[in-house]
Amino acid sequence: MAILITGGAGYIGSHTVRHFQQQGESVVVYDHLGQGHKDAVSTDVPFYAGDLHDQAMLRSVFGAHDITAVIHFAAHSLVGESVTGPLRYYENNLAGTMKLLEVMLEFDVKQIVFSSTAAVYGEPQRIPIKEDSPTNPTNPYGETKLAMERLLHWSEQAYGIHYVALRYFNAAGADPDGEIGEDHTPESHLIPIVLQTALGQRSHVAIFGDDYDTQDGTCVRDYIHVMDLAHAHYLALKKLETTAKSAVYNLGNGTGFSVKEVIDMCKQVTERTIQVEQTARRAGDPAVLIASSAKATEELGWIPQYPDLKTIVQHAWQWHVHHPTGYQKGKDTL
Ligand SMILES: NC(=O)c1ccc[n+]([C@@H]2O[C@H](COP(=O)([O-])OP(=O)(O)OC[C@H]3O[C@@H](n4cnc5c(N)ncnc54)[C@H](O)[C@@H]3O)[C@@H](O)[C@H]2O)c1
Ligand SMILES: O=c1ccn([C@@H]2O[C@H](COP(=O)(O)OP(=O)(O)O[C@H]3O[C@H](CO)[C@H](O)[C@H](O)[C@H]3O)[C@@H](O)[C@H]2O)c(=O)[nH]1
Repeated sequence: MAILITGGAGYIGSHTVRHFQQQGESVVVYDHLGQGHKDAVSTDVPFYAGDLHDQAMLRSVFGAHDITAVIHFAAHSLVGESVTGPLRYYENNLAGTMKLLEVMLEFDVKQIVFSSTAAVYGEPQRIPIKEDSPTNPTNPYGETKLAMERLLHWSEQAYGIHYVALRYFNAAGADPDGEIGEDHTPESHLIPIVLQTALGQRSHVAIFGDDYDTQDGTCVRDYIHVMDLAHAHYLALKKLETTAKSAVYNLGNGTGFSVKEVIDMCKQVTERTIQVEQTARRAGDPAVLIASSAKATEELGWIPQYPDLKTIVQHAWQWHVHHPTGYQKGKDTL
């Protein structure tokens, strides 16, 4: 018996694989490595370099490992890219999930925990954001994730598939052990970009807009440690196993930090100079996204272990300092 982890070679997926192993669970990783890294997955975990659309390969994996549940991370997740290429996003995120669900049904697997996002809310009407807030995505990426949630809702009615949708806010940090971390190509996330600048790999950090209605004019986000996200997946799966009850949960710390505050924290942690440049707003960025995760705390017993931004940045910095080229030795492009 094993749990299938799609996208398990990616950033959040690889941390979750590690966490599940530490909890004594058997896991199998399925990832086409379009973005992830095989070296992010321990060699004692069965690994398949397959695409969600390849149902023959999915079937062989389900058949070989007696899969009992799926944790589904595999998706494209860059907001800007989704605006210019919506078809690619619907094809991978929504159609890819349909292919996966079909194979799950063939093998009578009826439990799935999957990565949703704060992007399903769009521009929030109230802060902190609760799960019953209106969902009005402002980009195709968020739309595909909302469509995946709806697909699962209807799949529960029709086929009895039970699901937990975890709406992460901004994943950040790295495993405190320092062995795995964040390595996207190209990198678009704020904290790794700031730390790469501290390392001298970039000349400066571009601050996307300083005219938002926030305390210092820059966007405010709720940064959540990747290991706390990993543990939430574990708790969500345990809850599904015991209650067979579908649910949606926000995952954040409930505290917002502006882009400038994040950069200041990175300066404090790294003790390096970090040049910044003020640029125009990035399309589709809401001013403030802060989660209420009270529901996850009450129903899953989820309490973040690393809630403070300093620890999150310290763990990310430890990864970047010791792996300046990420997983790829000799990588020279960022
Ligand atoms: N990083 C964040 O802050 C954040 C926030 C909210 C939600 N999410 C969601 O969490 C999930 C993981 O995010 P991440 O930052 O770890 O991303 P990531 O890109 O590092 O990981 C995704 C993994 O899925 C794989 N993949 C993508 N499409 C695939 C396919 N068709 N078949 C097989 N493998 C495929 C990629 O190779 C990659 O390893 C994504 O679904 C993302 O939308 C991320
Ligand atoms: O070089 C940069 C990069 C980012 N930012 C700003 O920093 C903040 C955080 O940006 P990220 O790109 O790190 O994260 P996002 O908030 O855009 O997106 C993240 O959280 C979203 C949910 O809120 C989605 O799920 C998405 O997949 C995930 O990457 C934003 O205000 C962004 O404009 C900059 O100013 N400069």
